[in-house]
Amino acid sequence: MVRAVARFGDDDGDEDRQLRTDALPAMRSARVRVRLMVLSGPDAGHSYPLAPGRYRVGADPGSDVVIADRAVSRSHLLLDVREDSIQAVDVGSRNGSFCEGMRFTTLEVRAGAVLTLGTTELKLVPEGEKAHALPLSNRERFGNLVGQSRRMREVFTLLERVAQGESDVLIQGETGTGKELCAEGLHLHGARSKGPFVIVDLAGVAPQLLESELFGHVKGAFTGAQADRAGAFERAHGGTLFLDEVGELPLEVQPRLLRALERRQVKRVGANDYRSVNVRVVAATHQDLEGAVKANRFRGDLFHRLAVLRATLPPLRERPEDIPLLIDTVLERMGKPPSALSDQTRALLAQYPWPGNVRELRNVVDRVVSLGESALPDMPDAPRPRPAPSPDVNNPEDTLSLALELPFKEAKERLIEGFERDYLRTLLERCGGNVSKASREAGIDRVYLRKLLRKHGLVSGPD
Ligand SMILES: Nc1ncnc2c1ncn2[C@@H]1O[C@H](COP(=O)(O)OP(=O)(O)OP(=O)(O)O)[C@@H](O)[C@H]1O
Repeated sequence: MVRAVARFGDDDGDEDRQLRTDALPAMRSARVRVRLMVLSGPDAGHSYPLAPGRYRVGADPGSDVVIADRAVSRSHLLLDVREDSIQAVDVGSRNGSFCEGMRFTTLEVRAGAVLTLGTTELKLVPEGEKAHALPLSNRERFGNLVGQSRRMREVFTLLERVAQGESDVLIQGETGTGKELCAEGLHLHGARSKGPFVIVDLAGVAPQLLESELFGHVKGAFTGAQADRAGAFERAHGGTLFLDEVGELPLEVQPRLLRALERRQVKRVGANDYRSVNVRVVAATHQDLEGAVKANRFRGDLFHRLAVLRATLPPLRERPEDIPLLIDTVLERMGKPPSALSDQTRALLAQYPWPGNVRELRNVVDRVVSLGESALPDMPDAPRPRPAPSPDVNNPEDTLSLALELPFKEAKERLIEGFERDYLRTLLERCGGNVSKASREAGIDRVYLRKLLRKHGLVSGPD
């Protein structure tokens, strides 16, 4: 029998595995439409192009996709790749096959789904889509950033690689997702870890002082400049400069930052000469910077210069698996044992959508630990469905039967929407309608809180 080997090019650096094509139906010569990426386990990083056809996945060396994972059966899974769908069938494996936490025997797999076999995670990526093709890091912490979800382990893989380089980095993510910790982690894991780590919160500096803060000034350059002062770039020499809220930088200062990034030279305000600096810049924003570029609020050339490398931190609501570890981490940082929070409280906390992300979670844990669990009534008891239906939503059975009438995704969204609205209404009432106070109390960014309040019709008017 002739054994043909198919090899498909891939320029993302992942190892493309040779796929045995003996005994394959003729269909396999068709155009490749999907790629099987091995995200974790002993074969992490391998990738298999799958044309329509049937593929045996297992530890048996004769399988089409060989997985050398001791928890994977010799004959574990059959993948039936068709023109318009993919079916996965567990062929009597010892440890089972799972998709997003659910065990299955036969499953219509959607593109992008992750299948778990033993300790191995497999992702089916549509052809041409290289997103999320990163193997998963084994770590649960990067610097002080912790996480065990797949999303965070993807981020850790990226950060491990990025930390080794010298290029500037842009970190994006909603408020409270850990952008500052991420920048600190890049510094600690990189070659500059012995140098300084300097933070400038660009949203917190008065616009007229921004240039001086970044580039320094000479004595007498402006009223109050009583002595020469080095700016953040000079102070970060040999280390890392973290520019937080870079989206807030006024347009008139942006060309000077661009120049500093391109030439690695800065001029103190009031000085004539430039000084060279050796700095790695890590910038962060919770804004949609591409949108700001389109709206002419942020220079496109500066954006491209900053975003040489980009990392995006996922919001906490998209990785609830991280909540238990984050709670333990917060407690540990407070010097409290895990038992400081009851299982019941933890279960409640695990249900929240956390619009203020990890910062909000930290604040809530702090409040509950300091004030006792009686502080929890400030938070809703349970998510409720929307719109208010006739059954008693306080009765878990009614809530569940309502939810069961809907597809899972829709039911979950409606429960979360209902919770969000009730939480915000109560919060606003408690703060006498003062949005700034409400934002502080809940640990939610004020602009984001306004957006949420407007979404639920609880305030009106512009931003
Ligand atoms: N993954 C994480 N692991 C541990 N702690 C975290 C994590 N993410 C955030 N935190 C904690 O949450 C708080 C907010 O984090 P951080 O300041 O890094 O967020 P941020 O994204 O920079 O927020 P902002 O956009 O508002 O500046 C900090 O107390 C930080 O220690």
